[in-house]
Amino acid sequence: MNALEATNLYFKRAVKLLQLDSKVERSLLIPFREIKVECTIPRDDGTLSSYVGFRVQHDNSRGPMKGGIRYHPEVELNEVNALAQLMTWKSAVANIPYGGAKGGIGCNPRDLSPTELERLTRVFTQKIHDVIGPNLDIPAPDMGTSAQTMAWILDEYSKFHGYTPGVVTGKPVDLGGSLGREAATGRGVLFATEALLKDHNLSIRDQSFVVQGFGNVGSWASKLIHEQGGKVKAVSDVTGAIKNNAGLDITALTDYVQKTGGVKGFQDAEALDPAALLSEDCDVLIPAALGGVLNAETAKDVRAKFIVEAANHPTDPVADEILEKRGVIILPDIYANCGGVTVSYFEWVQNIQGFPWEEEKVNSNLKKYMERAYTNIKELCNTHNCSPRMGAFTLGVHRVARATLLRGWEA
Ligand SMILES: NC(=O)C1=CN([C@@H]2O[C@H](COP(=O)(O)OP(=O)(O)OC[C@H]3O[C@@H](n4cnc5c(N)ncnc54)[C@H](O)[C@@H]3O)[C@@H](O)[C@H]2O)C=CC1
Ligand SMILES: O=C(O)CCC(=O)C(=O)O
Repeated sequence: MNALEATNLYFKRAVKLLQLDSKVERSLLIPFREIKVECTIPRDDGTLSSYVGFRVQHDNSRGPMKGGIRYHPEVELNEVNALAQLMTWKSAVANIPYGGAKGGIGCNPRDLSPTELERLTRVFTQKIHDVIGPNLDIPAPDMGTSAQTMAWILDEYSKFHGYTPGVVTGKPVDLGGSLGREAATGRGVLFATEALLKDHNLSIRDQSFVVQGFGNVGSWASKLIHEQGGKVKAVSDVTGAIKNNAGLDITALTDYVQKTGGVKGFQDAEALDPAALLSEDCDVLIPAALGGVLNAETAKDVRAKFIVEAANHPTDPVADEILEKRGVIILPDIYANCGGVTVSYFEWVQNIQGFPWEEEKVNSNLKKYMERAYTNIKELCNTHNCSPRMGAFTLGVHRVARATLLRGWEA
């Protein structure tokens, strides 16, 4: 089952639990707009390369559409559609006034120089500038993109529309970015994990963690968990996997990754087969890289008691069922990683008001939003006697359906 089929399946289950009518179901299933563009750039050696870029805008009934832009070789329309739909439910779970969108370019950013990445980003922006904007659709970073990517989008967009900091979030603080946005998704993962553990009379301090992915989300989640006394035993990235049963020194590892570009070869740890990472013995497993990594094949070997989905759709529905039957508790992506889009919302608010916030205000508001969403999901789990994933889906779908119905159907 691909990512879109999986997302549609959870959506349809939520529709059934909520007893929504078929008109609403159909309207919410079909994306608002799908864009596919060709992006050709001169390479540094003078040759030309062409890439395909996508932006899928799923729904705007609760506000402007919102979601990241991913640069990865496996970016394709079906997955972008799934990710855009997940953004709609995620924004609603966080109760922020946005719809959902997602975009990406099928490329390997590790094979492109900074100047080539800049050219590619500018060409992509030229092709989509008239369908994005602070009241329309607001991109942000995702896998393979960064604050610098957002700065190039902002600059290119501003050539057409005048200086508009609110067109993107996750941009550099010097260009109107929010303090705390870079760490926000990882910090949200920490707050979500704290809420989950508290519910089970546990705390970060008593638990061991394994993290897949050591980019923006995985490294910040690891660092913040480490600072709270949690033991991060193993991590992986595209270069390899490492472990130290006594706990990795995340500060030293972060410095090492900044210098070398990956976790492979870190001195204070032993090398681990990346394929074995998900079945490492630990209390909490945090997938923070690609989608679909927990599947029929890998789920049966998972030894963690809890899974916190920092990545988008890391667990396919077959794995979801296997893990649920085994009593593994999963905090779903549309809640666990909603800290990023929540602080993106705070950034947009600061841009609209022209009034920056202190970092403390950003982080304390993020905590409030994460705790509120956890409580709201629990209420729906109790009402529908369902898993946290279906609690989150019913919460998100219910809020979006209500907004859709209130706006009416007159053309
Ligand atoms: N950046 C953000 O604010 C948000 C990101 N996410 C999701 O979190 C996940 C990670 O995103 P970022 O950290 O932003 O991306 P990133 O590009 O900063 O980092 C991705 C990490 O995954 C690693 N990776 C790639 N392929 C791998 C593999 N096969 N095995 C192990 N590791 C691998 C990379 O080496 C890198 O360490 C994605 O699923 C993304 O959609 C979700 C919400 C917000
Ligand atoms: O910060 C944002 O607007 C979106 C982040 C994102 O792409 C995600 O939550 O998957």
